[in-house]
Amino acid sequence: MRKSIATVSLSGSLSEKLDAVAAAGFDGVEIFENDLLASPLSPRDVRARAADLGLGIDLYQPFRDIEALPEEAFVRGLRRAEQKFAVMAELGADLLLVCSNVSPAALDDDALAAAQLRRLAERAAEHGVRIAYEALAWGRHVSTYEHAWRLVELADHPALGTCLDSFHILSRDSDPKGIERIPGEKIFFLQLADAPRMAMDVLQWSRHYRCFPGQGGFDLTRLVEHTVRAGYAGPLSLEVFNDVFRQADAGPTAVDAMRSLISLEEAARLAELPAPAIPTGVAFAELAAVDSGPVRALLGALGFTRAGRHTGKPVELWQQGGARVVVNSAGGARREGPALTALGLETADPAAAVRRAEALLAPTLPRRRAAGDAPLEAVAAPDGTELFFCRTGGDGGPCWVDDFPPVAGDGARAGGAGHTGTAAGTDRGAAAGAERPGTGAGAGVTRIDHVALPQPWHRFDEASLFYPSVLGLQPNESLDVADPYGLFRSRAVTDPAGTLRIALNVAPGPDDEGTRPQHIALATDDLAATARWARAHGAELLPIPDNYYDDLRARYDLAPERLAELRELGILYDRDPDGEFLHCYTVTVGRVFFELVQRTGGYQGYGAGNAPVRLAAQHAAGQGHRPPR
Ligand SMILES: O=C(O)c1ccc(O)c(O)c1
Ligand SMILES: [Mg+2]
Repeated sequence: MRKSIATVSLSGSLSEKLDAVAAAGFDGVEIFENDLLASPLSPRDVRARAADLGLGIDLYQPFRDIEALPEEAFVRGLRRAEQKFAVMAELGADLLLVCSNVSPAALDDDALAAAQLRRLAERAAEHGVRIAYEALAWGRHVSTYEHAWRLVELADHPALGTCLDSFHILSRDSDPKGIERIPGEKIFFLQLADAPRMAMDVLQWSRHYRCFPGQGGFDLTRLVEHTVRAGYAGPLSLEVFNDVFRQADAGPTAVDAMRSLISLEEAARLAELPAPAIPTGVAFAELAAVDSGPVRALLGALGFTRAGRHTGKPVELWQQGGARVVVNSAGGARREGPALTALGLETADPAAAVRRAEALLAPTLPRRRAAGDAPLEAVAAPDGTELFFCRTGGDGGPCWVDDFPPVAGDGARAGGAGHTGTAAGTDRGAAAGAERPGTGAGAGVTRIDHVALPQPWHRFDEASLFYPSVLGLQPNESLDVADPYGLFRSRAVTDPAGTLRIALNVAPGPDDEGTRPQHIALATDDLAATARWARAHGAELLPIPDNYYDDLRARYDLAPERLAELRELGILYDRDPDGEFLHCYTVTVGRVFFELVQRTGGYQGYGAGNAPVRLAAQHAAGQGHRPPR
């Protein structure tokens, strides 16, 4: 379907907005009146500019507080409308959005409201303009789409139809099924916005927290399906009032917006996309560090060994069980590190994954490889993390691991890191193969359990749509986590089997972009043994305050010896009806720390209840994020 967006959804001047909208591939725009009033461009200039960019002006909005007024006030309103019709003629727009009246002067009189809407439509028709009447959720007397449609039906004028806005409909829990009772040709316009579920004043909710479809809690798919079934054939148009998007760069926001519509069309079966090739695990995590010494020392202390070195670049592969960490010591932008800059995602069909990523406007990256390297397809995630689609071994074809032959003198190693490593982590054999003489079988790490990527504050919503839509991962519930100096929002995305887990989190303010620590969580079947091994090999683990264990004893009925062991090793504990979760942390190097985790039973979470304790402990260790001055 035709795709549009309201200029209010983006930051910048009107011409910057139009450029961003066109670059993202939209067909049209809703011009928000304030954007026009604040623009040095005349309506004719705007029309020309939009035409040059291939954009239609699908709607002009909003026109307010006109219906159900005492006669004198209504006539004044009509005069205001005449001026809008003149502007619209210059703009080349023929559809005017009229919001339901919010003024205390509005009368609770449907017959009057309908008669005045009819008179407005008659005037509009004389100018070749049509009126799309929309119920604001906080309208004084008209606040539901059913009511707005009743008035349109009563007014019965060909130049009068209704505008549906998903926010107003779903924020009030109206049933969108009733849309099918409206003749499609009387639905003049459809505005789409999602929003997180919140218990707050609906006007504030609407003006500050709307987001793009798929980023909030509304079922927009169903609403679109009903609207299409009603016979609506106009644009899908995004109208998103959002405090963050208003500040963020319009270019990426417009692409995010377009991705949300493409994804919504797929969900509503209006378009077909290449199916996702859902990744099943982390093939590798790449740490960039110009001075990689501290990272390599920490990896060694955690039981990793160097499995190989790239033939053409200062890049090493470190491995333990099915956990692989690539250490990249090449310098460059964003690479002062240590920082997690790339993830290899175990993907059965990398080419299919890239086809879908391209269909959803994910920026594909030039293949970063030398002649002779195994091909690796990659896209950039919203925060810039490079995502490589990998197949680690299996079919005997070229494999990225082959680009990292063992280093002479590192010790005997049957077949190097080899192809035995799978992200599912049942391959202790690979760890044994990559052993350093005299270090035993490592610390018992089997695989990467999850990675946690703090998102720039203005990219979190985009990321929470990107991973599900582009990669086919499932978004988990959004959680709030208290930090001594702030509050995080955290949301994990996982594959259906739970073997790939990426935890996205965000702090509220723009002050700390790109500095919050990232982490890699390593799975073990025996955390106490792994922690002891790591400690004995020089790993510094994060100390946890005694108070935590006193509380733990009161909360859970843990055996005294067990509690003593947790306390001794700084292990945090969580339990739910499905199982247990034990975890502890290393100190932070650069932007990165490691977590060691043990899951038992069917525990699927991340120990979120312990996050405040961990964050406070990091602050106490001088490794927390400091508040802005
Ligand atoms: O918040 C408002 O006033 C407003 C204006 C126009 C709209 O289309 C809308 O949905 C809300
Ligand atoms: Mg609206």
